[in-house]
Amino acid sequence: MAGSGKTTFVQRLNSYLHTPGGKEPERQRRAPYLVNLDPAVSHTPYEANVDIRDTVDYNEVMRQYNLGPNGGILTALNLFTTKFDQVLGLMERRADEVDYIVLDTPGQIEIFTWSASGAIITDAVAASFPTIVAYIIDTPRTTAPATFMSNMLYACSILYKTRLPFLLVFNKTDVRDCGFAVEWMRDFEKFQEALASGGAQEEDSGIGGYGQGRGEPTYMNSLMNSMSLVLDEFYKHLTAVGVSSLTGAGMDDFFVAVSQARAEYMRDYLPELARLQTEKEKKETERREGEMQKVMADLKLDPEGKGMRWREEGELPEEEDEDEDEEEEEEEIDMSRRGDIMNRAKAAGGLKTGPTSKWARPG
Ligand SMILES: Nc1nc2c(ncn2[C@@H]2O[C@H](COP(=O)(O)OP(=O)(O)OP(=O)(O)O)[C@@H](O)[C@H]2O)c(=O)[nH]1
Repeated sequence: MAGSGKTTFVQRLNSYLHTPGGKEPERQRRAPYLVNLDPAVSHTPYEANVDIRDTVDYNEVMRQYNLGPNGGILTALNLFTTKFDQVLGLMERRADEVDYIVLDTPGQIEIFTWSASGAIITDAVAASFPTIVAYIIDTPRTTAPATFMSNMLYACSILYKTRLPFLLVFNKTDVRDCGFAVEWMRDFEKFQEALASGGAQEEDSGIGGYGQGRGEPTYMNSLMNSMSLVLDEFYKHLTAVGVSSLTGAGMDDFFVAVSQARAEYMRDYLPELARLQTEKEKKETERREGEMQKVMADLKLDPEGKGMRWREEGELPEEEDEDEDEEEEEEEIDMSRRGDIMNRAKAAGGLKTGPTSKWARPG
């Protein structure tokens, strides 16, 4: 979420991984590979290995396309995505030298999670490396039941969109401990008690109860109540860690959770990915075969491939009239039309054009 501390968290990850020690003594910490995907950020407190701002000028995009801030970020990300294969190539080349690749994303959920370019980037990375999504929550701003629930709703939507191992990171614990939020996550009765007692409406007085008395049944309270009953099943099992990007507290726990999530990726996500890949390839083969059949139906081709002719306009592919043989001879395809046929067949994806292919022989 915007302003929850993503960039500061990435900076903290960077400095943590540059510092030896911690709960993983057997493993030498190595500097991470950092990718900034937020074109609108004015300053990153870390030095990114790849920065979208080096490729796309966000202000220029807004000016040229006459867009507002969100449209500008989305368009800049779309433009950058067209080059993402090169970024992936860079990451793959450095994969042996780093343990972690960290991607800092734009905060607006509709710009990254629910955009086509966000999905392309996520899928591309997840297909190449063990990938984990860390959703950063601004803990002090989650003390009102309504903001807590909207964070849970966002988290669930990202989880089910990406289907990747997922970590909830309650940030800014130096300001407010995240114990209350974890309790609300795990025990919906505690959340409902908080709701009934008015929660921490002072934090969000405009949203919590439309200015009514504490705990009074309001439209918002009933909505939160119903949502907790429905969503609780989805979020209560999520892994949650509390950190402070400012002080570095909780980073050891975060990396323990990352190791577990990585194991989960290997165990659950990877086989699913392989299954989806096989399914996709099968569909692609079927599509190509279908296209190829259409091309073959458009052409009348004898089994030897000697005679090819265009079907007459309006002529049905199945129909064989008496003069077929004669017509075939008359309309045997000439060399100048061969290129056209080759292109159509190639577009269907099923044509071999090597010297042994019968298509390559003179008709
Ligand atoms: N007290 C405290 N403040 C923090 C912490 N992490 C971030 N902040 C502050 O929160 C504000 C927002 O932090 P950013 O890192 O810019 O947040 P962001 O999510 O990257 O913001 P967008 O890029 O606008 O979405 C800054 O003023 C940070 O100093 C933390 O752990 N504790």
